[in-house]
Amino acid sequence: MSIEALRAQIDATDERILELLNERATLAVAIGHAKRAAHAPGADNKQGAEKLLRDPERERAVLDRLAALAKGQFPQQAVRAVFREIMSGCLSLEQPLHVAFLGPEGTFTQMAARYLFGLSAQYREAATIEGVFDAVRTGDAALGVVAIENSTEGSVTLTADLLIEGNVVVREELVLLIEHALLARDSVPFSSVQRVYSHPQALAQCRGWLTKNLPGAQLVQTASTTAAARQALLDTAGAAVASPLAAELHGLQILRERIQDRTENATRFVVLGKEDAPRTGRDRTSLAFSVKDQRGALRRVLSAFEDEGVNLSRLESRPSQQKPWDYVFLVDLEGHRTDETVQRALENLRSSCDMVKVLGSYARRDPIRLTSIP
Ligand SMILES: C=C(O[C@@H]1C=C(C(=O)O)C=C[C@H]1O)C(=O)O
Repeated sequence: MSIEALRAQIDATDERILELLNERATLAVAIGHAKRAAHAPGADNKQGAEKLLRDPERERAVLDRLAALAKGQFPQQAVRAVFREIMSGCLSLEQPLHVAFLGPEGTFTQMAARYLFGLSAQYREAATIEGVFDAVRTGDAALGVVAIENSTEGSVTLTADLLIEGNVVVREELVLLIEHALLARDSVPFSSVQRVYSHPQALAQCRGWLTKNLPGAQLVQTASTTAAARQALLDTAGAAVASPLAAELHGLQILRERIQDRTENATRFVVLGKEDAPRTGRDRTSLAFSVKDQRGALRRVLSAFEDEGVNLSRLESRPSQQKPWDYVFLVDLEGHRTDETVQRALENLRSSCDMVKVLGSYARRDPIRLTSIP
């Protein structure tokens, strides 16, 4: 068949897809109406609408079901990406979803936000982690996306501290397997790189590689990997550590790929909201607590979890910000705060702690490797 004839068939197929998309959008709007009717008041602000209309668990089930069905020619990963956007578009018909993220554009946090909410959400770029918390607290955005920990570098301490302060809780998580690349202007060969720009976390994640391969280079910290890419554009002897995506966005060339010290370099992001998520049966709960100044207090706290068979996936301590050498412990546990075992463990915890704060319960997610912008 000729190219023209095949293209005519593609055009006809696209029109059918479009028709089906409209059919789907009508159904999604009808579901939106039904949800509003079932919960009369409260859906008139950004937070209320998000809580009422958006259903991340249903969205995940839709994606998983279709990915499992995808046995045809069309790539399975692309099925997810396409349907992510279809659902993002359907949801935006009812009420635009306002999402704050730690900017600037092109950072891994933006990639995480886009992966979760698609291109039809309304994004608000915040310059600082506090800015993301503020946007959610004031209701400017229904949700906010920030990084909370990295598998190589550990905790993003500011996120942890702001969560402990309260007002905003964790509603979802996303673990991205992150690859760093060395990027430079077109005319800059690897041998002439004298400065390497990046965010301190990214530089730290590539420390071994940089020491070995660019021992003489000066490491220059920037506010973000995007700021690093912009610096590299201006420097004829400079390079940036950033995502391969940043190369595309900024017109840089990739000098070296996968330069992070560990092949499994993962960053965990959290979605902040005013309320946490309902129980799904495969949940995680984040907690903060400070133990009484007594011998064995921390051990008693840990046995409170063990006695109930509650698994801990993270335990770390932070200075309390109240008095020197006083600590707040941060714990992630498997289970939802409404699970009986978790509730009993929390009750026991309260008797050995000065403070116990639930930072949110949310669905556990498997790590995801992003190869291109979703
Ligand atoms: C249509 C619904 O509402 C929203 C849109 C969805 C979709 O487009 O498939 C899925 C979940 C919700 O975020 C629904 O809950 O089924």
